[in-house]
Amino acid sequence: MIRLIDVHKEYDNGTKALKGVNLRIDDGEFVFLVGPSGSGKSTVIKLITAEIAATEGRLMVNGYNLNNISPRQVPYMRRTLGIIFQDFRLIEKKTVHENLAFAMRAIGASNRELRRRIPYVLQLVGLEQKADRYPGQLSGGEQQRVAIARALVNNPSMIIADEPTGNLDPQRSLEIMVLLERINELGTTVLVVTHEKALVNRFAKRVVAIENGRIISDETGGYYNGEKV
Ligand SMILES: Nc1ncnc2c1ncn2[C@@H]1O[C@H](COP(=O)(O)OP(=O)(O)OP(=O)(O)O)[C@@H](O)[C@H]1O
Repeated sequence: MIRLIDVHKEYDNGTKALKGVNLRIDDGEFVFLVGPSGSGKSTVIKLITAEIAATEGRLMVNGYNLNNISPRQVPYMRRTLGIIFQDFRLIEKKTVHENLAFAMRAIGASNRELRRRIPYVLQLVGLEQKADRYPGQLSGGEQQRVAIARALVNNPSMIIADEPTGNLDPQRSLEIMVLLERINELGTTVLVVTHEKALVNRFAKRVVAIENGRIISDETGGYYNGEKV
């Protein structure tokens, strides 16, 4: 569960990126975070992942209180989150299987756990036939599906996708969104930052809209301030 209570963020240069944000995302929800460029979306994500600290306000992420989390606990908090980026961020010199194995070994998983989990997540994203390919041998949509598999491989309670379809054509974008919806149906909370209105409207989920550092609308059904996005 994510909870931001009256969160403010002022960057060192004086930019007030967030001006009193209240946001609660319960376990099992699917939420789109939308808003114009510079409105504060990335700032919200960076606060949730503890990349930056709030200037004011309270933050809870999956049972961790980020206001008094110790640096030693931050990696454990991050393991509850699976993060997906627009530019995939796969290791080019490792195969699909090796990319996933690397993520699992980083948290101390055993070979037995790898053997059980990797085929399952590859099947979930429809890439079981491409485990031995390198990222450069895959299409953009396939690379994003590997990134989703990697985000899921350590079984996080929440997936955060920051513009996951920014580099994909409309058909691939739709496939990625359908996959995220399916992952949500299997129990993982999903937060998607996106500019793509057509996709948001198509899915009729909760839409949180941010503008100029404030949440201006929070409605379900692909709506934004009472209108379709
Ligand atoms: N490190 C930083 N130092 C100073 N100002 C920053 C920094 N990062 C972001 N900002 C400013 O904070 C505000 C919010 O930025 P943020 O990156 O959260 O917006 P965004 O909604 O994610 O935008 P985009 O859709 O373009 O990625 C903007 O005015 C931005 O210029």
